Amino acid sequence: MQHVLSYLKPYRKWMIVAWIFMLIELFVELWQPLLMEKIIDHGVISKNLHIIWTWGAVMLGTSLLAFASGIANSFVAAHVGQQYGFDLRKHLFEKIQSFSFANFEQFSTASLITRMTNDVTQMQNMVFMSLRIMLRAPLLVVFGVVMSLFVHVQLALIFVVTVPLLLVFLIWMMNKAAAWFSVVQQALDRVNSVMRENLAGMRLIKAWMRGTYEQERFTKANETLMTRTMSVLRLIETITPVLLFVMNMAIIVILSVGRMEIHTGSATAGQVVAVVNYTTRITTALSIFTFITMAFSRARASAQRISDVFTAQVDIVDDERAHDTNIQEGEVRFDHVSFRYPNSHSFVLKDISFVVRPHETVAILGATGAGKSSLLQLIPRLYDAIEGRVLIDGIDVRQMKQESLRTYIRFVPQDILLFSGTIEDNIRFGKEDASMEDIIQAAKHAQIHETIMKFPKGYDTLIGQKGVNLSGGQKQRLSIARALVGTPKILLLDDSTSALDLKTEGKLLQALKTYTCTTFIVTQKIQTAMEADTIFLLDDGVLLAKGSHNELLQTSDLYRKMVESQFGKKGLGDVKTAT
Ligand SMILES: Nc1ncnc2c1ncn2[C@@H]1O[C@H](COP(=O)(O)OP(=O)(O)OP(=O)(O)O)[C@@H](O)[C@H]1O
Repeated sequence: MQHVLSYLKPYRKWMIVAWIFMLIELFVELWQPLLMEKIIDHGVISKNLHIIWTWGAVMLGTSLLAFASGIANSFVAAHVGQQYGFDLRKHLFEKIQSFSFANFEQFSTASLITRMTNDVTQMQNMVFMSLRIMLRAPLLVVFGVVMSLFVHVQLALIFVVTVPLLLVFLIWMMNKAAAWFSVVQQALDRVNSVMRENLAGMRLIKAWMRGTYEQERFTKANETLMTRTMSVLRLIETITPVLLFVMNMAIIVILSVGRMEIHTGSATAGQVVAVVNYTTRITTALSIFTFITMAFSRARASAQRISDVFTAQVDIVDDERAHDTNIQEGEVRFDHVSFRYPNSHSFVLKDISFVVRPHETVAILGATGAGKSSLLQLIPRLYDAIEGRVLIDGIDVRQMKQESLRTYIRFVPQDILLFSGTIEDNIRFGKEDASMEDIIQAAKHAQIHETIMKFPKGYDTLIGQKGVNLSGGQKQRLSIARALVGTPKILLLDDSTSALDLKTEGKLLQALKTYTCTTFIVTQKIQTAMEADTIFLLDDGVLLAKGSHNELLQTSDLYRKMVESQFGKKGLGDVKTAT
């Protein structure tokens, strides 16, 4: 909670202003019963109109002052609450940007979205309430009791028993509700997660007619959210009746004792009215505790969830000694590299060593799950090797600043992601200051320029969400153009040409040869691999063999089997490149 509240520091002055307005309101509220006592005892009972008019005017004036202070307090509280929410969201977003892939596996996307929206809103509400009523209500209770003791000790003694008991009850409820609210937030995460998956996979769901199943999945998550929320609300809703019952009993006691006291002359009617008035004000303040309990309990659960994000250890950070590096050549060396994912115990890459000379092209072949993508991800340091070193131009990637390392490496992942915007925007994503010529050049090399020119708006064509208006092959080529626009030193293509026909792919591979960069191509196609200078054969995380196509035909049974499976036995001798 403390860390999350530290973002209030810049607004301390405004908070004090809000509290000053709140104190004015509180002062008036506490003074009103005393004025009432005066008007009844010295005005109404004594039939003194002057007193009634004078103190009536004072009551009206102070009420107007309280009214104006209330509005000013609300205004400032809303301002601080909104600014605080803005800052919290901004810092959360920045923290999430610094997350490594391992961190993203720790928090689901849906949960991060809930934390950045719903949880921040809960904190925002709590700040608003703390400036508006959260402090006013307890102060009103405490000073209400003190003032009624001041008016008439015997009449007010009932509070000395009831109010502490009620406070203990409220604090107990608050603690209980906080734990329950954190369970409610988890259920909300689940609803968000089901919704997110459903919307992202809508095409698949429709094509596979899984609508009913999805409906059931959502209903289940939604029901859990509802029942958990109902349970916590039921708990909270017991507060007000308990409060009202106890305080109404207190009023009955005050009226009975008051009647006797007036009879014996040890209390005036004005004093009894004033103490009853304090009782109703204290009851209102205590019933506000229901909302405060709810807001505070929710905020406590939300603060914890936000704090978990802020305190998450980012495992891939720049070392203190890391320096900016210009990758000049693009030599990539793996030195006895072993790797497993942070959430797993089994190694997916085992003792891999190789050197890829600058400007060489390497094709990585292997069965699915062999570790091809994992190997690529170690080069731009999306993950760190558990054992061994990854070196570029002889420097360990952990000694380079991530920003400078990634400036020179272009990674085209297996799952293509395009952003909403124009085609030009999407290609420019690779290099913000790229000229139109650079963009067209990259598109030509990626074999997508002609397709783009066929669209009525050419490079200004708007890409729908995630590129829905493009074919799989078009999306792949566009994402390759995005990688080429920055003239990379190391290019990593993770099965990024799988949807291309052999002819287009051949042209693309030829165009890539004009780039002076080291290229890694993960592929399932022998035809593609044959275009590379070297082929790496990965099997179950082990670099089983490496060499040219002809060398591997001689040395690797597995490679021969792969060639056979794609071209037949006869094709072993006369496989030709596509170009
Ligand atoms: N984020 C992850 N967390 C844990 N294990 C993972 C993760 N990503 C991949 N793996 C596991 O690592 C192994 C290698 O996966 P990788 O994606 O590198 O294989 P691949 O050769 O690229 O497969 P494909 O050709 O199907 O893309 C697999 O067993 C996979 O289950």
